[in-house]
Amino acid sequence: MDITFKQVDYTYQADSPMATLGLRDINLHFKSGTYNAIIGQTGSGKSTLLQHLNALLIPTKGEVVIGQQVVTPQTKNKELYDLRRKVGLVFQFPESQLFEETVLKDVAFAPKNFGKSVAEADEIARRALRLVGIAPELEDKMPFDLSGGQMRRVAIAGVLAMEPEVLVLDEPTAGLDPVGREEMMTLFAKIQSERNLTVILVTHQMDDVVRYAEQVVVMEQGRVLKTGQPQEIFADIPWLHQHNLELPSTGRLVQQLQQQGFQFSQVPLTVPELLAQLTPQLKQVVTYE
Ligand SMILES: Nc1ncnc2c1ncn2[C@@H]1O[C@H](COP(=O)(O)OP(=O)(O)OP(=O)(O)O)[C@@H](O)[C@H]1O
Repeated sequence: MDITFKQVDYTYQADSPMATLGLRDINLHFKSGTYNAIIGQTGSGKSTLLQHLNALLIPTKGEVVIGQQVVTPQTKNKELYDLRRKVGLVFQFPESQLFEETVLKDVAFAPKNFGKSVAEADEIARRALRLVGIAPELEDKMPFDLSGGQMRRVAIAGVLAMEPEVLVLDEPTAGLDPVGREEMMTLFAKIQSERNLTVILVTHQMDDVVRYAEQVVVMEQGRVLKTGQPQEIFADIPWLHQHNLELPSTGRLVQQLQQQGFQFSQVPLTVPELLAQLTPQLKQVVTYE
C-alpha cells in the first residue's frame, strides 16, 4: 500500500493553552512494498508520525493517504475500521500487551475480532506463530510462562495475524541482546519479502538502517529534515554530527582511519565496501615499509 503525507501538521492538545506542535508540514511518500526507516533524536516526532499511519492520531491539518483511504482532520472514527486492519503496529515492548490465557488465543484474538470464525482465526494464528518461529507445543502455554524473546515473537505474531499490508515497527528490538536483535531484524526482513509488506521502522540502530532500509527519513523538531537512500543520508559525516545523529559502525571506524591519514572517496556503509577502499591503501603502506 502506498502512503503519502501531504502538508501534515499535528498539534497535541490543540485549542488549549498546552498546545504542542508534534508534526509540522510533513510531505512524505512511502512506496508500496518498500522498507523505510525513520531516524531522529528523542522528541523529533517519530512516534507521532507513526501513529498517523493507522490513524491512531489524525492530522490537525493536511491529509494522509494510505492506500485508498484519505485521512483528514474531518475523518470520523467509524471510517477507519478497514485501515486499522491493514496497518499493523508493533509498539516498543509489545509483549506488555499480551493478555489472553494461552499463546494461541492471544494471537487469534485479532482475526476473531475482525470477523473470522474460531477455526479460521486459529489457523491464521498458527501460520503467524510458525512464521515468527514459535513451536506448536508452546501454543497452549500462558504467554507469561515464555521467555522474553518468545513473548515478543508472540506479540508480533498477534500483529501479523491481522494479515496487514503495512508493518509499522517502533524500536522493535529495544531491550534485546545482540543475538536476539539480529534474529528479530532477520525475521522482519523475511516477513517483508514473503508477504511483500511495506515496512516503516523507527530505530536508533544505524547499522540496521544501512542494512535494510531503501528509504531513510530524518526527523528534527517535528519536521522532515532529509529523505534519501542510506548512501545519501550517511555520506556527510559533519552533517550527521551537526544534527546529533549516530553513524553506522563503519562510519565510526572510517573517522578513526581518516585521523590516521587514510582516505575515502565516499563513506563506506558496509564492511565489504570499507575493505574495498581500505585494502589498496594498506598494500601501499606495506610496500613503503
Ligand atoms: N501525548 C503528548 N502530549 C503532548 N505532547 C506530546 C505528546 N507526545 C509527544 N509530545 C510532544 O511531541 C513532540 C514529538 O514527540 P514524539 O514522541 O513523536 O518524538 P519521538 O521522536 O518519537 O521521540 P522518542 O525517540 O523519544 O520516542 C515532542 O515535543 C513531544 O514532547
